[in-house]
Amino acid sequence: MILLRACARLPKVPLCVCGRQLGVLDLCGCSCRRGLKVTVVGAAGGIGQPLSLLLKANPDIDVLSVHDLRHTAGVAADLSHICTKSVVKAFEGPKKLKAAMKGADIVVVPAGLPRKPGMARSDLIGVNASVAADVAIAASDVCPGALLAYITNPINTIVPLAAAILKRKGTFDPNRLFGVTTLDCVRAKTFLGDAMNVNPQSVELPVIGGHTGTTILPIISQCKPEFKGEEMERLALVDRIQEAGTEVVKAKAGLGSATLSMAYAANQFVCSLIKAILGKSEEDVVEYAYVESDVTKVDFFATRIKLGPQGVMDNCGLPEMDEYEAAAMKCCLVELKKDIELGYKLSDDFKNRECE
Ligand SMILES: NC(=O)C1=CN([C@@H]2O[C@H](COP(=O)(O)OP(=O)(O)OC[C@H]3O[C@@H](n4cnc5c(N)ncnc54)[C@H](O)[C@@H]3O)[C@@H](O)[C@H]2O)C=CC1
Ligand SMILES: O=C([O-])CC(=O)C(=O)O
Repeated sequence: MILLRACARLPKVPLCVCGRQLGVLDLCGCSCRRGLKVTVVGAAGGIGQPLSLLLKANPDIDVLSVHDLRHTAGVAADLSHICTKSVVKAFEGPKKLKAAMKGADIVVVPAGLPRKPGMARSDLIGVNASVAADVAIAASDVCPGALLAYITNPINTIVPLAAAILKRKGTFDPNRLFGVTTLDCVRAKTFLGDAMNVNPQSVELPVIGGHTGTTILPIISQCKPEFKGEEMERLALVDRIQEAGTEVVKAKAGLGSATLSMAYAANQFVCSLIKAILGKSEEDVVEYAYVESDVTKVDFFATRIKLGPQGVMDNCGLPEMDEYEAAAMKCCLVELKKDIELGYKLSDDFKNRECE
């Protein structure tokens, strides 16, 4: 992704990102990378606003493009007063989606309906499939090389749906499409850290599968430091991690689902994508994410992945599991298969839109 081309800021500020002054039609001749552009779709929402704030603080972003159906002018004006280098650009409404995403390196999508008490994530598919489809179509048209990260629920179904659309548009790259499951990892670290009375940041454990109830599989047998609690305590921890989203939905009592912890998690994931794109990190850049893979018999599964400039560089596959976890994995695969097939089926509803 090293491109020598007109600086992203050229029309307004004729300076290359390296600081060299450019003529009006000049090309950046300094062999520095062009500006890094991140687009947030759903940026005025409960997740979108704090996520955009965290991204505005990232010194590696040059252009932060914020899109939503409404209210992005205010969000962008507010963010733009923060003294970091990125330029914030606001886009509103479905007609401006492509402009918002044009040339993006990363598109992160916290757009769509959240749950209310009593709802399952799968109840959101009716509305959210359409939102996710529009983003996939726009990505194909204006930023086919972008890393595309969906937060929109139900992740298990939304990501296969987007993949099917990208495949029909001829722009699918399995290494560039992600369902963000980072919040499950963040929660697992927190709850295990509390249970073992250690700093959650020092806890590492795999959380694999998908992003609903029993498809969220925390692999506590591989936790570091080792979890030495009783079986009942372990089962309670698994249950809490699987139901953590519902815990927040209930506590918010009709005002939505997790937003702040999700923004934290999504920022962690996007920061890793940025590190991988820029190739700055000495260490491997690793995250867990729901991606297309052949590590199980279902097409999409969240595992540990190594990230590079082109997205997934290596899928680390399945962790070791004990008997209990291996049995839970079988149930998870049955659920996931249904969710994935639904995504493929629903993708057909958007065939007309793909040709517009
Ligand atoms: N993957 C995960 O771990 C998590 C996923 N979520 C999901 O994230 C999504 C967003 O949640 P919240 O931010 O709490 O909801 P929210 O309702 O506060 O914000 C969603 C935003 O998306 C915008 N939007 C809707 N349709 C759009 C479209 N076609 N184009 C652009 N923007 C559009 C809305 O105007 C709104 O500002 C939900 O589907 C929720 O279930 C939430 C938490 C965790
Ligand atoms: O539970 C929800 O609806 C939102 C979500 O995915 C989570 O918090 O894990």
